[in-house]
Amino acid sequence: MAESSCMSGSAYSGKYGAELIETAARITAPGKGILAADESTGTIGKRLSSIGVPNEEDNRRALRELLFTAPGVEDHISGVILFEETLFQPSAGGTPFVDILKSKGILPGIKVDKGVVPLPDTDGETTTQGFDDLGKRCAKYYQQGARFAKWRAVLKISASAPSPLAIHENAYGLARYASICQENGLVPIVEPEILTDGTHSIEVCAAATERVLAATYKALADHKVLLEGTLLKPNMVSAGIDAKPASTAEIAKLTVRALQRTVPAAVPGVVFLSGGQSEEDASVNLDAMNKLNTRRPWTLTFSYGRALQASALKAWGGKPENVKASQEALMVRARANGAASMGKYKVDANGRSLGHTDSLHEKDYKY
Ligand SMILES: O=P(O)(O)OC[C@H]1O[C@](O)(COP(=O)(O)O)[C@@H](O)[C@@H]1O
Repeated sequence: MAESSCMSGSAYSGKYGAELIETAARITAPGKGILAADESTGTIGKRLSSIGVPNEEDNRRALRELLFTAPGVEDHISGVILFEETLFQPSAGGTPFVDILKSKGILPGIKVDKGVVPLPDTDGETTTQGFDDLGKRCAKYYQQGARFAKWRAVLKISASAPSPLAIHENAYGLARYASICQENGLVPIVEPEILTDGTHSIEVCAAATERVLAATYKALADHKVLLEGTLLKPNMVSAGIDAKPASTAEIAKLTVRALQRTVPAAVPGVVFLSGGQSEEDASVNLDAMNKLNTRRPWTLTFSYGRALQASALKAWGGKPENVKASQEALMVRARANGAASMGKYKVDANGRSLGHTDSLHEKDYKY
């Protein structure tokens, strides 16, 4: 593969450089973003139990199938993050999900972390596990059709957190993961999520986000990760869930400012997590960032789980006769986020457009 000019000077020595850059560009195509459907078996169990559906393989398959086959989903979704079960699973009709996605021009991605474990002697801080056999697993996932990966590091804000230890440990974990992915042809989504739990102000979240991102990019540089072949999946900067909420304008301004201060222009895209915001807030806040009159060298788009799926899940309720209504609910959010990723979401004078304003926050959201 021809070496791209973006790669000269980079220490990345793997064989996938040009492909990684192309994959990242496809994911961040204008007006598109990522559907995060990679809930681990425990997390999807919580989602299914909220609609009274047992956490069984056929039900997980039915939910994922309705999402991936929603008519027109490919107009706004460029990539779907899958849990390992789904990457190797066929639809009810026997077609592998990977083939269904590929036939729509959607790139399959894979969650490769194995959840978090506590860091002893911290205020409940964690590190992410999953390094054993990671290279072998990435090679197998690539073989199966995955072209990007996700690893979620979880940080929190308290009087002593995020601690220097948690910041360091999670930054170097993300960087090591990113390096292993790139050796195996997968674009790493680097996800250092700072939870919204707490009573802190938006300024405190901004400062913590800047510290975490600065450490993350130092670690990625130390690991010689090809930044042009990565994506960042951060939290938006906001006040703690138990504090006075910040305005959309503040969230947009402080989030973009945190990125400007820490994320190199070589990174092609920032794909935000929704982090328990309502579906509508996740769209409105993304839209506001893209409407700011400021320097923005990266694409700002979405990689939402709850904020794309919540109303679709409710509309489905586990009943085959509701599949169409559920797919329509998904498309409402997919269209909204596609528009927001270009700063073209139409909101009213109150900054609102559609319903879907229920908070999706879960306390201390880990696994
Ligand atoms: O806890 P799990 O099962 O790993 O899931 C974490 C979820 O968080 C995400 O990283 C972000 O999801 P949200 O947009 O709902 O915050 C998803 O990709 C993933 O499904």
